[in-house]
Amino acid sequence: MYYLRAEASFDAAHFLAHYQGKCSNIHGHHWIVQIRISGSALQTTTQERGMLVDFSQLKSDLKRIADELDHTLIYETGTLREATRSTLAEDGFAMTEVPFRPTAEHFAEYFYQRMTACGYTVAEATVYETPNNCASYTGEEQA
Ligand SMILES: Nc1nc2c(c(=O)[nH]1)N=C([C@H](O)[C@H](O)COP(=O)(O)OP(=O)(O)OP(=O)(O)O)CN2
Repeated sequence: MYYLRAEASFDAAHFLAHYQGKCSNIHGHHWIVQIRISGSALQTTTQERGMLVDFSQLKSDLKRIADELDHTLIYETGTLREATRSTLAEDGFAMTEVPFRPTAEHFAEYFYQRMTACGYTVAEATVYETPNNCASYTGEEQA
């Protein structure tokens, strides 16, 4: 089995609604996303011969997903009043609504699923919220 790793990052603001503590306030992070994919068959065509997938392709797919979140305010559905949301939008602020609490755990699952949807066999997705705090997701536990 072969494993490849790639990394991307994005800068974004978020807040944790109903959190008792400073993270309930809007604050920013330099989020780092690491993905590990697996496969057993290397390519045989000229350009990609000997590669599971070209690193440049893997990096660009991961970056494209991370870029969707870059320099936006990420908020969970239902945690901003409509008046707040529309005022921010009218004032030109970029926002990303997500259907989950925007924790490192949920973003690890998010990147796992988005990269899986790109066709990769994802072994693990890890998201760093700070240099010392990260969460990883490896898929549903098999019964
Ligand atoms: N398991 C999780 N715990 C927390 C998450 C999370 O995503 N998963 N997120 C937060 C907050 O977003 C917070 O910004 C990060 O936590 P914290 O370590 O408190 O942040 P700091 O690095 O700013 O902490 P200091 O040690 O005060 O510098 C909270 N928990």
